[in-house]
Amino acid sequence: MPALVISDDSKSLIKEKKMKLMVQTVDDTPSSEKKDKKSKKSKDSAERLSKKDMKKKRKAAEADDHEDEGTSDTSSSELVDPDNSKGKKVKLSHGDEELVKEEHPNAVSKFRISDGLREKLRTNGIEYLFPIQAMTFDIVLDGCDLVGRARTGQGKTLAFVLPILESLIKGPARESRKTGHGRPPSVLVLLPTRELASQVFSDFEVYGGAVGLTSCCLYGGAPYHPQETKLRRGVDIVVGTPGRVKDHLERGNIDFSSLKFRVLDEADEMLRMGFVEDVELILGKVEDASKVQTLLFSATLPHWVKDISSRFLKPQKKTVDLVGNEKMKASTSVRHIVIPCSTAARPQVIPDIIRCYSSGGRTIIFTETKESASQLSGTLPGARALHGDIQQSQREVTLSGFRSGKFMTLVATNVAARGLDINDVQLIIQCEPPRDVEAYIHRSGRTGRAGNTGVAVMLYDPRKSSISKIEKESGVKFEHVTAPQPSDVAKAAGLEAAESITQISDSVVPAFKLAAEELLNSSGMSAVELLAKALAKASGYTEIKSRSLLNSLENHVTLLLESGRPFYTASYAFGVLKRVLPEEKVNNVKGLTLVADGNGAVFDVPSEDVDTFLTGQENAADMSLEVVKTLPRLQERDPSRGGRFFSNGHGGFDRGNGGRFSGGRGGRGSGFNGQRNDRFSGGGRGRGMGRSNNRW
Ligand SMILES: Nc1ncnc2c1ncn2[C@@H]1O[C@H](COP(=O)(O)OP(=O)(O)OP(=O)(O)O)[C@@H](O)[C@H]1O
Repeated sequence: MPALVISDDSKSLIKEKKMKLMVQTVDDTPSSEKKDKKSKKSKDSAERLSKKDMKKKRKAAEADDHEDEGTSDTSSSELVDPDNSKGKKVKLSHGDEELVKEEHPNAVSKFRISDGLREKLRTNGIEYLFPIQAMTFDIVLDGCDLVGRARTGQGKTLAFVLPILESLIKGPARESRKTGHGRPPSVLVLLPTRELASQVFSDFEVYGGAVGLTSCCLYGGAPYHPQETKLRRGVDIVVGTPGRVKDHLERGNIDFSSLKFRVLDEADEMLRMGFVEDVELILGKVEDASKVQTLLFSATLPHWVKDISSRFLKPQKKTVDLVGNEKMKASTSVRHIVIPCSTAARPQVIPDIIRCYSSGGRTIIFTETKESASQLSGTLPGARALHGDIQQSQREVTLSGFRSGKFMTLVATNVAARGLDINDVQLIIQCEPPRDVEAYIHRSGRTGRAGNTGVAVMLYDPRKSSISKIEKESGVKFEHVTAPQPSDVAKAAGLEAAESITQISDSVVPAFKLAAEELLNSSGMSAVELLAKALAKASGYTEIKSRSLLNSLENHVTLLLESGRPFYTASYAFGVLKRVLPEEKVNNVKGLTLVADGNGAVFDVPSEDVDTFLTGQENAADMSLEVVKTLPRLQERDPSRGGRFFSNGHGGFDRGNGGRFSGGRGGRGSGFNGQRNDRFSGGGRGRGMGRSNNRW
């Protein structure tokens, strides 16, 4: 398979305008060295291929690239259409047309992938490479260091697994790699969390195992002995978290002197978590760094990571960046929604959000702290918690139960934010805006993977948190909706119950008919009304509460206060209310927030107080109060201005009647995903994780 050549001369970005795809060669080589290098160039295997080949490859990726146009769903479904099966019509000699299936431009058969590996890919339903894999395969196989970036769920794992394995079995690393009992590893892959290490390890087990290579997984919280035994017997690939890998190094259990590959997956997170020193120490254990290939992957590469990468990667490293300068950094196959909701209302609102937006699939809820993850999972039926304070063995049981569908809602801290690839996660709920945009991108990226669609809902308290920063930095255009109204949820439940009733066998009718007739005759209600009650009962409803638009509080109503002149502060609005209403009623007001144009304020009051407020306005000529049907644009807290408020710039809220009419299930019934269900989990390391670890 011809390699994709990216000339070192093309120091600047090679832009594919149409693809909006960025392939970048970062060449830090000093210019004096460059001249020498130029003469060597023809010998370099990476450079051996013609420009035509390169063009062809990039066209292939273009055909696949679902980043095109930023948000297009059609293109994302093209990405995963397993056989791109439209095919091509050809004219037969007798004039008829026949549909001839064209091979996918990135079909596995077009790459230098050995039979054993190809067969394994086929059995796992992988027939062609995704763009990040196609764009980087030859670069890695031909021996270059690489920085790879693609949005979440785009297949970055196989982008390094496949060329590394190929290099070890047939490529450049084959000759010099150590074999036999007690061999030192040829590959080291470092990841920030135990769960992720386990996941990547199982990819190496599956694909490496198919070509006779062995792997082991090293992470904290698990006993040392089995890990030591495996290392002593000899392995080809070591996957692990930096802390435990370092511990094994210090105990003299691993010898990294013969490494051929070092991979930093989710590199930015690993470095952010305070692993820089561990990572540096580990990477420094190779005998001759010039003989080792280093690969760095993530969906987010803040600038400071790029700086750090130049310490670990060779100056001639290549960069394949499928996000580049595009505005949208988060997944384009995910619906990004924000809902105003107070902390107190979360336990009531979240089940309704799940009902409306999860399409019956799995949901992951992210909280900021371990404590709130435990608390919330306790209040949600059938939910389990996953965070750093839970024992490793239990974390593994929990994640495996979630993967296999034993329970459908996982409440997690950021320990589950990165890299986890779990089949059929349809909905992500973030209980509040995360501290940084990277967390938003990775958390929301647990859905909408491999071209499937998904929904990411972020709850926020307009008085306390700002979503504008995340919106600006991620490039996401949030849909602003209010929490689903219990009446809407009940209607949806009623339709489901009605459908299930039609499926009940006629044979049960005689047994219940007498009771039904008696009820109809004695109740004084119509058959429809009685049936409605029966449907309510069948779907678990005995009453339907109202929910305020502002804070999503049950049995509260949102009111809009105006006084004909601007409100500069919330206390001014309180002052206006206190002039005409009893103080104890004003004290019950919840979440008072100024509206964006500054001409009013919205707040919630208990349903039983609404009349008092509406009649109270009659005591003052210059004020008006009304129940709002649609939440107006709000001023948002601006943390950078010491808590002052500013307009959040979106155009009001839609009624959150849920995702029954949108989102939908994934477009691709991934054969491979299905196989990953029973993977076990690993976890974040107990020490050295910096500030963030205390929280998650
Ligand atoms: N070529 C392919 N064909 C079909 N499915 C694939 C292909 N490559 C990867 N996948 C599947 O796509 C899913 C996402 O892959 P992966 O977990 O590697 O994404 P990622 O880019 O690393 O995401 P994240 O940034 O969230 O870590 C996995 O279920 C994987 O099996």
